[in-house]
Amino acid sequence: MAYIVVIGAGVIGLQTALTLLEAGYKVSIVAKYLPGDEAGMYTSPWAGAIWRTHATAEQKETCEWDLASYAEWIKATEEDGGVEGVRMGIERRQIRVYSSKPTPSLDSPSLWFAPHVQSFRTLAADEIPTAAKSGIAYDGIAVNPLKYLAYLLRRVKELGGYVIQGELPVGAGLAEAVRTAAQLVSAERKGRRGEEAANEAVDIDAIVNCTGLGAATLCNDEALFPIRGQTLLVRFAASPPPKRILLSESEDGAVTYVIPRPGTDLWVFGGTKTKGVWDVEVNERIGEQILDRCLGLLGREGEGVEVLGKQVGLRPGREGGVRVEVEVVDLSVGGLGDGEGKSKGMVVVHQYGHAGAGYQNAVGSARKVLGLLGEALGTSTKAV
Ligand SMILES: Cc1cc2nc3c(=O)[nH]c(=O)nc-3n(C[C@H](O)[C@H](O)[C@H](O)COP(=O)(O)OP(=O)(O)OC[C@H]3O[C@@H](n4cnc5c(N)ncnc54)[C@H](O)[C@@H]3O)c2cc1C
Repeated sequence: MAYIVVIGAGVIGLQTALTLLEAGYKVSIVAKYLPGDEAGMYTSPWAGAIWRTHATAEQKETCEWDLASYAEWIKATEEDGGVEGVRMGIERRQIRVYSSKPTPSLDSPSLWFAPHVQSFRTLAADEIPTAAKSGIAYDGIAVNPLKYLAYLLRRVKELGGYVIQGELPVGAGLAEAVRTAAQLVSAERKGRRGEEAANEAVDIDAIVNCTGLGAATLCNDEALFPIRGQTLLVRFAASPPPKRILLSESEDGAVTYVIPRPGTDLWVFGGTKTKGVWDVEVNERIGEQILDRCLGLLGREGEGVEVLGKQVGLRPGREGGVRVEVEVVDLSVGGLGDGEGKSKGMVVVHQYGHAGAGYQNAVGSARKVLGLLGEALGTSTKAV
Protein backbone atom coordinates (compact mmCIF):
# COMPACT_ATOMS: atom_id res chain seq x y z
CA MET A 1 0.00 0.00 0.00
CA ALA A 2 1.53 3.32 -1.05
CA TYR A 3 2.58 5.64 1.74
CA ILE A 4 2.00 9.36 1.27
CA VAL A 5 3.15 12.26 3.44
CA VAL A 6 0.98 15.36 3.21
CA ILE A 7 2.69 18.57 4.28
CA GLY A 8 0.22 21.07 5.73
CA ALA A 9 -2.91 20.87 7.85
CA GLY A 10 -5.00 23.71 6.50
CA VAL A 11 -8.24 22.93 4.73
CA ILE A 12 -6.26 21.83 1.64
CA GLY A 13 -3.87 19.47 3.45
CA LEU A 14 -6.59 17.93 5.60
CA GLN A 15 -9.02 17.43 2.71
CA THR A 16 -6.24 15.97 0.54
CA ALA A 17 -5.21 13.57 3.32
CA LEU A 18 -8.84 12.53 3.79
CA THR A 19 -9.40 11.93 0.07
CA LEU A 20 -6.21 9.82 -0.14
CA LEU A 21 -7.15 7.79 2.95
CA GLU A 22 -10.61 7.15 1.54
CA ALA A 23 -8.96 5.85 -1.64
CA GLY A 24 -6.84 3.39 0.35
CA TYR A 25 -3.48 5.16 0.69
CA LYS A 26 -1.58 5.23 3.98
CA VAL A 27 -1.15 8.84 5.00
CA SER A 28 0.78 10.90 7.53
CA ILE A 29 0.45 14.66 7.82
CA VAL A 30 3.40 16.86 8.82
CA ALA A 31 2.51 20.47 9.61
CA LYS A 32 3.79 23.38 11.62
CA TYR A 33 0.26 24.50 12.52
CA LEU A 34 -2.70 22.25 13.24
CA PRO A 35 -6.41 22.93 13.79
CA GLY A 36 -6.70 24.84 17.07
CA ASP A 37 -3.54 26.88 16.39
CA GLU A 38 -3.73 30.55 15.51
CA ALA A 39 -1.04 32.14 13.35
CA GLY A 40 -0.78 34.70 10.60
CA MET A 41 0.81 32.13 8.29
CA TYR A 42 -2.05 29.67 8.88
CA THR A 43 -4.85 30.94 6.68
CA SER A 44 -7.63 28.42 7.11
CA PRO A 45 -8.92 29.38 10.60
CA TRP A 46 -9.49 32.99 9.48
CA ALA A 47 -11.75 32.30 6.51
CA GLY A 48 -15.32 33.66 6.21
CA ALA A 49 -16.29 31.11 4.91
CA ILE A 50 -18.93 30.39 2.32
CA TRP A 51 -19.55 28.71 -1.00
CA ARG A 52 -19.49 31.36 -3.69
CA THR A 53 -17.66 30.50 -6.85
CA HIS A 54 -15.05 32.93 -8.17
CA ALA A 55 -14.45 30.80 -11.26
CA THR A 56 -15.31 32.12 -14.69
CA ALA A 57 -17.11 29.88 -17.18
CA GLU A 58 -13.82 29.31 -19.07
CA GLN A 59 -12.08 27.97 -15.97
CA LYS A 60 -13.68 24.58 -16.42
CA GLU A 61 -11.56 22.72 -13.91
CA THR A 62 -12.14 25.26 -11.13
CA CYS A 63 -15.85 25.23 -11.91
CA GLU A 64 -15.81 21.45 -11.42
CA TRP A 65 -13.87 21.78 -8.15
CA ASP A 66 -16.37 24.30 -6.80
CA LEU A 67 -19.32 22.15 -7.82
CA ALA A 68 -17.75 19.12 -6.12
CA SER A 69 -17.72 20.88 -2.75
CA TYR A 70 -21.19 22.28 -3.32
CA ALA A 71 -22.61 18.83 -4.03
CA GLU A 72 -20.87 17.28 -1.04
CA TRP A 73 -21.89 20.05 1.35
CA ILE A 74 -25.51 20.21 0.21
CA LYS A 75 -25.74 16.42 0.60
CA ALA A 76 -24.36 16.66 4.14
CA THR A 77 -27.04 19.20 5.06
CA GLU A 78 -29.81 17.06 3.54
CA GLU A 79 -29.10 13.45 4.52
CA ASP A 80 -30.05 12.03 7.94
CA GLY A 81 -31.81 15.25 8.86
CA GLY A 82 -28.60 17.20 8.26
CA VAL A 83 -26.71 15.54 11.13
CA GLU A 84 -23.53 15.29 9.06
CA GLY A 85 -23.70 18.98 8.20
CA VAL A 86 -23.88 19.85 11.90
CA ARG A 87 -20.90 17.56 12.59
CA MET A 88 -18.94 19.27 9.84
CA GLY A 89 -19.79 22.77 11.04
CA ILE A 90 -21.64 23.77 7.89
CA GLU A 91 -25.13 25.21 7.38
CA ARG A 92 -27.26 25.70 4.32
CA ARG A 93 -28.34 29.36 4.13
CA GLN A 94 -29.81 31.48 1.42
CA ILE A 95 -27.15 33.75 -0.09
CA ARG A 96 -28.14 37.09 -1.58
CA VAL A 97 -25.56 38.73 -3.82
CA TYR A 98 -26.16 42.40 -4.64
CA SER A 99 -24.38 44.11 -7.53
CA SER A 100 -23.85 47.64 -8.76
CA LYS A 101 -24.35 46.34 -12.31
CA PRO A 102 -27.63 45.34 -13.98
CA THR A 103 -28.58 41.64 -13.75
CA PRO A 104 -26.89 39.68 -16.54
CA SER A 105 -29.11 37.45 -18.65
CA LEU A 106 -29.48 33.94 -17.30
CA ASP A 107 -27.42 32.43 -20.11
CA SER A 108 -24.56 34.84 -19.45
CA PRO A 109 -21.20 33.12 -18.71
CA SER A 110 -20.97 35.01 -15.40
CA LEU A 111 -23.99 33.00 -14.21
CA TRP A 112 -22.59 29.62 -15.35
CA PHE A 113 -23.31 28.18 -11.90
CA ALA A 114 -27.01 29.11 -11.87
CA PRO A 115 -28.31 25.74 -13.17
CA HIS A 116 -26.10 23.87 -10.67
CA VAL A 117 -27.10 25.57 -7.41
CA GLN A 118 -30.40 25.10 -5.66
CA SER A 119 -33.26 27.64 -5.60
CA PHE A 120 -31.49 30.11 -7.89
CA ARG A 121 -33.48 33.24 -8.71
CA THR A 122 -32.97 36.91 -9.50
CA LEU A 123 -34.09 39.24 -6.75
CA ALA A 124 -37.10 41.53 -7.16
CA ALA A 125 -36.57 45.28 -6.98
CA ASP A 126 -37.98 45.49 -3.44
CA GLU A 127 -35.44 42.86 -2.24
CA ILE A 128 -32.43 44.90 -3.32
CA PRO A 129 -30.87 47.70 -1.23
CA THR A 130 -31.11 51.14 -2.83
CA ALA A 131 -27.33 51.33 -3.32
CA ALA A 132 -27.40 48.24 -5.58
CA LYS A 133 -28.77 47.75 -9.11
CA SER A 134 -29.45 44.03 -9.12
CA GLY A 135 -29.26 40.87 -7.09
CA ILE A 136 -29.43 37.10 -7.19
CA ALA A 137 -30.23 34.51 -4.53
CA TYR A 138 -29.64 30.78 -4.17
CA ASP A 139 -29.08 28.17 -1.49
CA GLY A 140 -25.55 28.74 -0.26
CA ILE A 141 -23.38 27.12 2.36
CA ALA A 142 -21.83 28.82 5.38
CA VAL A 143 -18.81 27.12 6.93
CA ASN A 144 -17.55 27.49 10.48
CA PRO A 145 -13.82 27.06 9.73
CA LEU A 146 -12.83 26.02 13.26
CA LYS A 147 -15.44 23.27 13.39
CA TYR A 148 -14.80 22.22 9.80
CA LEU A 149 -11.03 21.90 10.30
CA ALA A 150 -11.59 19.95 13.53
CA TYR A 151 -14.01 17.67 11.66
CA LEU A 152 -11.52 16.99 8.84
CA LEU A 153 -8.74 16.26 11.36
CA ARG A 154 -11.02 13.85 13.23
CA ARG A 155 -11.91 12.02 10.00
CA VAL A 156 -8.25 11.76 9.02
CA LYS A 157 -7.42 10.15 12.36
CA GLU A 158 -10.47 7.86 12.24
CA LEU A 159 -9.27 6.54 8.88
CA GLY A 160 -5.83 5.77 10.29
CA GLY A 161 -3.94 8.91 9.26
CA TYR A 162 -1.13 10.10 11.55
CA VAL A 163 -0.53 13.73 12.32
CA ILE A 164 2.90 15.07 13.23
CA GLN A 165 3.43 18.65 14.31
CA GLY A 166 6.73 19.99 13.03
CA GLU A 167 8.26 22.63 10.82
CA LEU A 168 10.16 21.78 7.66
CA PRO A 169 13.21 23.90 6.87
CA VAL A 170 12.55 26.79 4.53
CA GLY A 171 15.00 28.35 2.11
CA ALA A 172 17.07 25.15 1.88
CA GLY A 173 15.22 23.76 -1.11
CA LEU A 174 12.46 21.24 -1.53
CA ALA A 175 14.78 18.21 -1.31
CA GLU A 176 15.89 19.24 2.18
CA ALA A 177 12.25 19.75 3.23
CA VAL A 178 11.37 16.28 1.90
CA ARG A 179 14.28 14.71 3.80
CA THR A 180 13.19 16.41 7.03
CA ALA A 181 9.60 15.26 6.51
CA ALA A 182 10.90 11.69 6.16
CA GLN A 183 12.92 12.04 9.38
CA LEU A 184 9.89 13.36 11.27
CA VAL A 185 7.77 10.48 10.03
CA SER A 186 10.52 8.02 10.99
CA ALA A 187 10.81 9.50 14.51
CA GLU A 188 7.05 9.41 14.89
CA ARG A 189 6.96 5.75 13.85
CA LYS A 190 9.66 5.02 16.37
CA GLY A 191 7.66 6.68 19.10
CA ARG A 192 4.55 4.81 18.06
CA ARG A 193 6.00 1.35 17.55
CA GLY A 194 8.96 1.31 19.92
CA GLU A 195 12.70 0.98 19.46
CA GLU A 196 12.48 -1.78 16.87
CA ALA A 197 11.13 0.73 14.40
CA ALA A 198 14.14 3.01 14.84
CA ASN A 199 16.12 1.42 12.03
CA GLU A 200 13.15 0.76 9.84
CA ALA A 201 13.55 2.27 6.36
CA VAL A 202 11.18 5.13 5.79
CA ASP A 203 9.42 4.01 2.71
CA ILE A 204 7.60 7.09 1.57
CA ASP A 205 6.18 6.84 -1.92
CA ALA A 206 5.21 10.45 -2.44
CA ILE A 207 4.78 13.83 -0.79
CA VAL A 208 1.89 16.24 -1.29
CA ASN A 209 2.82 19.85 -0.67
CA CYS A 210 -0.19 21.68 0.82
CA THR A 211 1.69 24.50 2.50
CA GLY A 212 -0.38 27.46 1.28
CA LEU A 213 1.65 30.66 1.55
CA GLY A 214 4.43 28.60 3.16
CA ALA A 215 5.28 27.32 -0.33
CA ALA A 216 6.76 30.76 -1.07
CA THR A 217 9.79 29.78 1.04
CA LEU A 218 9.46 25.99 1.16
CA CYS A 219 9.87 25.61 -2.59
CA ASN A 220 10.83 29.17 -3.49
CA ASP A 221 7.67 29.89 -5.48
CA GLU A 222 7.91 33.59 -6.23
CA ALA A 223 4.46 33.63 -7.81
CA LEU A 224 2.80 33.42 -4.38
CA PHE A 225 1.52 36.56 -2.70
CA PRO A 226 -0.81 37.29 0.24
CA ILE A 227 -4.28 38.73 -0.17
CA ARG A 228 -4.99 40.28 3.20
CA GLY A 229 -8.51 39.86 4.57
CA GLN A 230 -9.79 41.55 7.73
CA THR A 231 -13.06 40.52 9.39
CA LEU A 232 -15.05 41.06 12.58
CA LEU A 233 -16.95 38.56 14.71
CA VAL A 234 -20.17 40.20 15.82
CA ARG A 235 -23.13 39.36 18.06
CA PHE A 236 -26.54 41.02 18.07
CA ALA A 237 -27.62 41.49 21.68
CA ALA A 238 -31.25 41.71 20.51
CA SER A 239 -33.29 41.09 17.33
CA PRO A 240 -30.67 39.38 15.19
CA PRO A 241 -31.31 39.63 11.44
CA PRO A 242 -32.64 36.63 9.47
CA LYS A 243 -29.88 34.05 9.07
CA ARG A 244 -28.90 34.74 5.47
CA ILE A 245 -25.56 35.34 3.82
CA LEU A 246 -25.49 38.82 2.28
CA LEU A 247 -22.78 39.93 -0.10
CA SER A 248 -22.47 43.18 -1.96
CA GLU A 249 -20.04 43.95 -4.75
CA SER A 250 -19.45 47.59 -5.61
CA GLU A 251 -18.03 48.99 -8.83
CA ASP A 252 -14.59 49.62 -7.31
CA GLY A 253 -14.30 45.90 -6.53
CA ALA A 254 -14.94 46.27 -2.78
CA VAL A 255 -16.86 43.37 -1.27
CA THR A 256 -18.98 43.63 1.85
CA TYR A 257 -20.43 40.50 3.42
CA VAL A 258 -22.25 39.24 6.48
CA ILE A 259 -22.25 35.52 7.25
CA PRO A 260 -24.09 33.79 10.10
CA ARG A 261 -21.43 31.53 11.63
CA PRO A 262 -22.74 27.95 11.82
CA GLY A 263 -23.40 26.53 15.27
CA THR A 264 -23.01 29.90 17.01
CA ASP A 265 -24.90 33.16 17.50
CA LEU A 266 -22.01 35.02 15.88
CA TRP A 267 -21.81 36.75 12.51
CA VAL A 268 -18.76 37.32 10.38
CA PHE A 269 -18.59 40.88 9.01
CA GLY A 270 -16.18 41.51 6.17
CA GLY A 271 -14.23 42.26 4.36
CA THR A 272 -11.12 43.32 2.57
CA LYS A 273 -8.96 41.86 -0.20
CA THR A 274 -5.63 43.68 -0.22
CA LYS A 275 -3.03 42.13 -2.49
CA GLY A 276 0.62 41.94 -1.50
CA VAL A 277 0.19 43.00 2.15
CA TRP A 278 1.73 40.66 4.74
CA ASP A 279 0.62 42.69 7.80
CA VAL A 280 -1.52 40.52 10.10
CA GLU A 281 -2.10 43.20 12.75
CA VAL A 282 -5.73 44.31 13.03
CA ASN A 283 -6.23 47.78 11.55
CA GLU A 284 -8.82 49.51 13.76
CA ARG A 285 -9.82 52.07 11.13
CA ILE A 286 -10.49 49.32 8.57
CA GLY A 287 -12.46 47.47 11.26
CA GLU A 288 -14.71 50.49 11.81
CA GLN A 289 -15.29 50.80 8.06
CA ILE A 290 -16.22 47.13 7.84
CA LEU A 291 -18.69 47.55 10.71
CA ASP A 292 -20.32 50.56 9.02
CA ARG A 293 -20.52 48.85 5.63
CA CYS A 294 -22.02 45.67 7.07
CA LEU A 295 -24.60 47.47 9.20
CA GLY A 296 -25.52 49.45 6.07
CA LEU A 297 -25.93 46.18 4.16
CA LEU A 298 -28.25 44.89 6.88
CA GLY A 299 -30.08 48.24 7.04
CA ARG A 300 -29.37 48.53 10.78
CA GLU A 301 -27.96 50.96 13.27
CA GLY A 302 -25.20 50.00 15.68
CA GLU A 303 -27.28 49.57 18.88
CA GLY A 304 -26.95 46.21 20.53
CA VAL A 305 -24.15 45.15 18.18
CA GLU A 306 -21.20 43.66 20.05
CA VAL A 307 -17.87 43.21 18.29
CA LEU A 308 -16.40 40.12 19.94
CA GLY A 309 -13.48 39.47 17.63
CA LYS A 310 -11.24 41.23 15.13
CA GLN A 311 -9.17 39.09 12.83
CA VAL A 312 -6.85 39.10 9.85
CA GLY A 313 -6.03 36.26 7.47
CA LEU A 314 -3.75 36.08 4.44
CA ARG A 315 -5.21 34.26 1.45
CA PRO A 316 -2.59 32.34 -0.56
CA GLY A 317 -2.78 34.20 -3.90
CA ARG A 318 -0.67 33.05 -6.82
CA GLU A 319 0.13 34.61 -10.21
CA GLY A 320 -1.11 32.09 -12.76
CA GLY A 321 -3.53 30.52 -10.28
CA VAL A 322 -3.51 27.39 -8.15
CA ARG A 323 -0.56 25.00 -8.53
CA VAL A 324 -1.61 21.37 -8.67
CA GLU A 325 1.08 19.42 -10.49
CA VAL A 326 3.75 16.77 -10.08
CA GLU A 327 7.45 17.47 -9.60
CA VAL A 328 10.02 14.71 -9.19
CA VAL A 329 12.61 15.87 -6.65
CA ASP A 330 16.12 14.47 -6.85
CA LEU A 331 17.16 13.26 -3.42
CA SER A 332 20.46 11.74 -4.52
CA VAL A 333 22.65 14.26 -2.67
CA GLY A 334 22.60 13.12 0.94
CA GLY A 335 19.14 11.91 0.20
CA LEU A 336 16.77 9.22 1.32
CA GLY A 337 19.12 6.43 0.36
CA ASP A 338 18.06 3.00 -0.65
CA GLY A 339 21.28 1.78 0.98
CA GLU A 340 22.84 0.90 -2.37
CA GLY A 341 23.97 4.34 -3.39
CA LYS A 342 21.24 4.70 -5.99
CA SER A 343 19.66 8.10 -6.44
CA LYS A 344 16.05 8.36 -5.55
CA GLY A 345 13.52 10.65 -7.18
CA MET A 346 10.65 11.54 -4.89
CA VAL A 347 7.26 12.28 -6.40
CA VAL A 348 6.00 15.58 -4.97
CA VAL A 349 2.51 16.73 -5.88
CA HIS A 350 2.09 20.45 -5.30
CA GLN A 351 -1.32 21.56 -4.14
CA TYR A 352 -1.29 25.23 -3.07
CA GLY A 353 -2.24 28.79 -4.02
CA HIS A 354 -6.03 28.53 -3.68
CA ALA A 355 -6.38 32.25 -2.84
CA GLY A 356 -9.91 33.09 -1.60
CA ALA A 357 -11.40 29.75 -2.61
CA GLY A 358 -9.59 27.08 -0.59
CA TYR A 359 -12.71 25.78 1.14
CA GLN A 360 -14.83 25.52 -1.98
CA ASN A 361 -11.92 24.19 -4.11
CA ALA A 362 -10.73 21.60 -1.61
CA VAL A 363 -12.79 18.52 -2.49
CA GLY A 364 -12.22 18.85 -6.24
CA SER A 365 -8.54 19.73 -6.12
CA ALA A 366 -7.91 16.86 -3.69
CA ARG A 367 -9.49 14.52 -6.25
CA LYS A 368 -7.11 15.90 -8.87
CA VAL A 369 -4.16 15.11 -6.57
CA LEU A 370 -5.52 11.58 -6.19
CA GLY A 371 -5.51 11.17 -9.98
CA LEU A 372 -2.00 12.64 -10.36
CA LEU A 373 -0.62 10.33 -7.68
CA GLY A 374 -2.22 7.33 -9.34
CA GLU A 375 -0.52 8.23 -12.65
CA ALA A 376 2.84 9.08 -11.07
CA LEU A 377 3.03 5.97 -8.89
CA GLY A 378 1.27 3.65 -11.29
CA THR A 379 -1.38 2.94 -8.68
CA SER A 380 -4.93 3.22 -9.87
CA THR A 381 -7.31 4.38 -7.16
CA LYS A 382 -8.52 0.84 -6.68
CA ALA A 383 -5.06 -0.68 -6.47
CA VAL A 384 -3.25 1.35 -3.84
C1 LIG B 1 -10.87 36.56 5.35
C2 LIG B 1 -10.87 35.32 4.51
C3 LIG B 1 -12.07 34.86 3.97
C4 LIG B 1 -12.08 33.70 3.19
N1 LIG B 1 -13.28 33.26 2.71
C5 LIG B 1 -13.33 32.12 1.98
C6 LIG B 1 -14.58 31.64 1.51
O1 LIG B 1 -15.63 32.23 1.75
N2 LIG B 1 -14.59 30.48 0.78
C7 LIG B 1 -13.43 29.80 0.48
O2 LIG B 1 -13.49 28.77 -0.18
N3 LIG B 1 -12.23 30.25 0.93
C8 LIG B 1 -12.15 31.40 1.66
N4 LIG B 1 -10.94 31.87 2.08
C9 LIG B 1 -9.70 31.26 1.54
C10 LIG B 1 -9.27 30.05 2.33
O3 LIG B 1 -9.27 30.32 3.69
C11 LIG B 1 -7.86 29.64 1.85
O4 LIG B 1 -7.84 29.44 0.46
C12 LIG B 1 -7.44 28.34 2.53
O5 LIG B 1 -7.56 28.47 3.91
C13 LIG B 1 -5.99 27.98 2.18
O6 LIG B 1 -5.74 26.77 2.85
P1 LIG B 1 -4.35 26.04 2.78
O7 LIG B 1 -4.54 24.73 3.44
O8 LIG B 1 -3.81 26.10 1.40
O9 LIG B 1 -3.35 26.97 3.64
P2 LIG B 1 -3.18 27.13 5.23
O10 LIG B 1 -4.48 27.09 5.91
O11 LIG B 1 -2.33 28.33 5.43
O12 LIG B 1 -2.38 25.84 5.67
C14 LIG B 1 -1.02 25.70 5.35
C15 LIG B 1 -0.46 24.55 6.16
O13 LIG B 1 0.88 24.31 5.76
C16 LIG B 1 1.72 24.28 6.90
N5 LIG B 1 3.06 24.72 6.54
C17 LIG B 1 3.44 25.77 5.79
N6 LIG B 1 4.79 25.83 5.71
C18 LIG B 1 5.26 24.78 6.44
C19 LIG B 1 6.56 24.30 6.75
N7 LIG B 1 7.67 24.90 6.31
N8 LIG B 1 6.67 23.20 7.53
C20 LIG B 1 5.57 22.54 7.99
N9 LIG B 1 4.31 22.97 7.74
C21 LIG B 1 4.17 24.07 6.97
C22 LIG B 1 1.05 25.25 7.86
O14 LIG B 1 1.51 25.07 9.20
C23 LIG B 1 -0.41 24.83 7.67
O15 LIG B 1 -0.68 23.67 8.41
C24 LIG B 1 -10.88 33.01 2.90
C25 LIG B 1 -9.68 33.45 3.48
C26 LIG B 1 -9.68 34.59 4.26
C27 LIG B 1 -8.38 35.04 4.87
